[in-house]
Amino acid sequence: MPALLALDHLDVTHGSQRALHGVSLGVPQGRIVTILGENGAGKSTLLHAVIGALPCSGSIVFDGRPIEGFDLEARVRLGLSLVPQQRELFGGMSVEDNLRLGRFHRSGSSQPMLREVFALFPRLQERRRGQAGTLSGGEQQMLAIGRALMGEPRLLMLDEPSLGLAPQAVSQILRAVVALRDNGLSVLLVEQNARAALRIADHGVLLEHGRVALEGSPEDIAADGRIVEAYLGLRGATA
Ligand SMILES: Nc1ncnc2c1ncn2[C@@H]1O[C@H](COP(=O)(O)OP(=O)(O)OP(=O)(O)O)[C@@H](O)[C@H]1O
Repeated sequence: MPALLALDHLDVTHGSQRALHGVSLGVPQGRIVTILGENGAGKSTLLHAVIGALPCSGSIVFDGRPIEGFDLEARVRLGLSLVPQQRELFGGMSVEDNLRLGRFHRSGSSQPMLREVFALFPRLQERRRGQAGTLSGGEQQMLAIGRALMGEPRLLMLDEPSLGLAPQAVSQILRAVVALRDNGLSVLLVEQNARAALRIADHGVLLEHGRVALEGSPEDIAADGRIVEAYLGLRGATA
């Protein structure tokens, strides 16, 4: 299956510190690829480089087109979307207005996508008039993902969507990610909750100190007990 996103020898430097060393990986159309790794491994750096928020060297090809020269807005228009770890919601605005903001770069009515987001996350429909800042952690993560979906992305990048959430909320979020994949969306999922991520992913990549240390099917990665114990932090995580 051709890769929708293909990274080749990506290098990123923060000041004098190299955060990514020649990272190559691909995200096939309609698949979930998960990136695992310890704190500081370079996972967020990778997502920020792909969306165009960090300068990098190497090649980034999206849907057959090199996009290294594209700025962030152009990449979003092409169909890349990032849900950052901090979610970056507007807490004083309503749920619905936060969602509408996700369509800033698209013309046409918000209604069809609003309906789709509410079908995926009925809880957001119930809370549509409420302030985003009053939502629970799980609801805020739904809203952050929903806002990204409003722009009709082709590649959804999620930076640790399970962070700080109760197991039930993690399950809900990951079930939604699977539903999106089953509907044809491509997903690049950064997670520290390796057990949960490997359960839903089609392919896994382990980053270590900014390098790809292991790559393969979720089964292959999960079967590597030594690496799982040492690096993936499977400490009874649930989903
Ligand atoms: N803005 C920055 N300036 C300087 N160094 C940075 C910056 N952002 C990240 N780093 C460093 O780059 C390396 C990779 O960080 P990154 O946040 O990408 O890791 P991560 O795998 O996402 O970790 P975490 O799970 O903690 O978010 C770390 O050593 C980090 O300290």
